[in-house]
Amino acid sequence: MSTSITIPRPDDWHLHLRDGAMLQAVLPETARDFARAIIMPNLVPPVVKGADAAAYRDRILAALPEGMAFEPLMTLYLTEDTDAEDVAAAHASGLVKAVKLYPAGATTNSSSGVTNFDKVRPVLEKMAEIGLPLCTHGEVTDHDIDIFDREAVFIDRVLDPIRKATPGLRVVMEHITTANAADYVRSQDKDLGATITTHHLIINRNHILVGGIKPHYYCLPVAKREEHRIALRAAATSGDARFFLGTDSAPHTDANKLQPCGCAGCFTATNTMPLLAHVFEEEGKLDNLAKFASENGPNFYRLPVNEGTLTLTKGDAPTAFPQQIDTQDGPVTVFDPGFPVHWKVA
Ligand SMILES: NC(=O)N[C@@H](CC(=O)O)C(=O)O
Ligand SMILES: [Zn+2]
Ligand SMILES: [Zn+2]
Repeated sequence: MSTSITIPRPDDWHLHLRDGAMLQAVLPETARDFARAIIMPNLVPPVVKGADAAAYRDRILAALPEGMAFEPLMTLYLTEDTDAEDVAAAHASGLVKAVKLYPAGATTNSSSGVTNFDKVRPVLEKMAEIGLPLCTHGEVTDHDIDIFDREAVFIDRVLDPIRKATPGLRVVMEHITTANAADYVRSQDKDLGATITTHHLIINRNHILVGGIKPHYYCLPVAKREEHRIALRAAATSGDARFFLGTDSAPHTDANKLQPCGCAGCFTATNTMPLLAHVFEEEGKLDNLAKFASENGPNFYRLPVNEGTLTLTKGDAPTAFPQQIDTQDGPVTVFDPGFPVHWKVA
């Protein structure tokens, strides 16, 4: 018995493509299934100015294999020195679709992020005026806050005050991992959306820690308790327009993951769509997969839904996904859901 589902071609509203050899290796993994993606700016050095984003966009398009179509939607990395006029010009030209807020030190390559939020007020006010969304890595970095509480505390101490002080600012809470975040989104107006990753619909913190430490399940924000995973599944599969797919596919070489101090990030670009079909079917919500992966995101970003389609089919045999992809920097392990998945992209 086999089943199939056809949806408008999906987009990824939170993606790490890196640069150089890594970009070359991971870009086809996304471009194969996705029409567009919001490209994270946390390179070393970060993508801060409009000119940096234009140059990075050119490098991405140059790395795209012949015959593949893909549109990178560029973002700027917000620093305390970001110039509001440069942001406005990059938005007006159509180049930049969002600005990314990293609290300094919160995650991979975030050392140029924001410590004093008062310093970025002029930029946030300009963004509210021109309707340019702010994407947030929503975790505080205070040493006295437990890592499992850092998202919930960010909402109370940083996000809610910023939104109250900046009426009209459109915000995407990126890669939410808690019921607290999903509830906060639902309690607010349409100027607030949230992305949810594939892996946070599949793993909880036990997957990382029980039976030995599993570095390939370690990402930030770190996966939380099972009750939070259940809440994220409810939000993602609900069809609610404020929740949409951002895979946060974040490639690191195995050499960098399998360390005494290993990098944070799960690489899910290769198998995200089949995994999502599995999750949505399990929840009895396959009909809402198109909303989550293809419609809610463009609607929030005020872009058209893609005209092409993607078909997923379910077969009798489990799909064999590659365990790793090769890069010139070394292998990158593909996220393993830990159960057989029968869906594949047709
Ligand atoms: N999610 C992660 O664990 N890592 C991301 C950064 C981020 O999105 O926080 C990365 O760039 O590797
Ligand atoms: Zn992040
Ligand atoms: Zn990310």
